[in-house]
Amino acid sequence: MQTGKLIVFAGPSGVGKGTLLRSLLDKHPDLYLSISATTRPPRPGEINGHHYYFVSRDRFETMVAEGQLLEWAEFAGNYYGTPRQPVERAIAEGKFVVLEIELEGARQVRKTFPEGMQIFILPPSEEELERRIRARGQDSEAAIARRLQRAKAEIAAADEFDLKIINDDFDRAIAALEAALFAVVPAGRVQ
Ligand SMILES: Nc1nc2c(ncn2[C@@H]2O[C@H](COP(=O)(O)OP(=O)(O)O)[C@@H](O)[C@H]2O)c(=O)[nH]1
Ligand SMILES: Nc1ncnc2c1ncn2[C@@H]1O[C@H](COP(=O)(O)OP(=O)(O)O)[C@@H](O)[C@H]1O
Repeated sequence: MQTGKLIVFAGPSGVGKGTLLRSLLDKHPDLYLSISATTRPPRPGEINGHHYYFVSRDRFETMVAEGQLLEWAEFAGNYYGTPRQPVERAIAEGKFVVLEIELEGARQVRKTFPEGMQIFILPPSEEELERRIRARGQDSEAAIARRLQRAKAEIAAADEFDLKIINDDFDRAIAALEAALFAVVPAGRVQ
């Protein structure tokens, strides 16, 4: 049986993880992006079951109690977690599975999937990170403050990761990601 790979994609809120991933998935539709469950309310334009599974705190706590999550963490006042079954199935099918998660979740996955690849996306500077979060224009002042505070702690842990990529020039960051992902197995063998 072919075995796929698990790739963890982390980095502070607003660094551009989602934008980089969307671009990578457009170019490489064979990558499988895990859809997380969260108690955060949807942002305008976010679709349940596509961007996240938006669930109540009660539902999330049941998922935790029943062992349905591969990892989970609290971030800026909300729970986030990775549904276990779809990830395990996709890996068993030989796919490259990408988890876009925060630091605590990445640490949990490092224990359960030590063979996974862990990538950390860095901003060119803290000022630019704040500019990007504000430019996105989707978070309240309080949510922005919580994200910036958390960003400092996350950036301080960047050395724990297998690979650090600075998302300054977007195309260069994409090229660095492609080199990291597809150097492992030639693109033709990814399903
Ligand atoms: N541990 C964990 N973190 C997650 C999961 N899904 C998303 N996150 C992280 O939660 C943080 C907040 O995500 P979100 O509210 O979408 O805000 P954004 O990153 O600023 O767009 C980000 O660092 C995400 O990478 C998950 O399933 N598990
Ligand atoms: N290389 C880049 N240069 C300038 N702006 C960027 C770059 N990458 C992403 N952005 C912008 O930064 C903002 C935050 O990106 P997003 O993907 O939502 O971050 P994250 O998913 O890490 O929270 C978006 O407005 C996005 O267009």
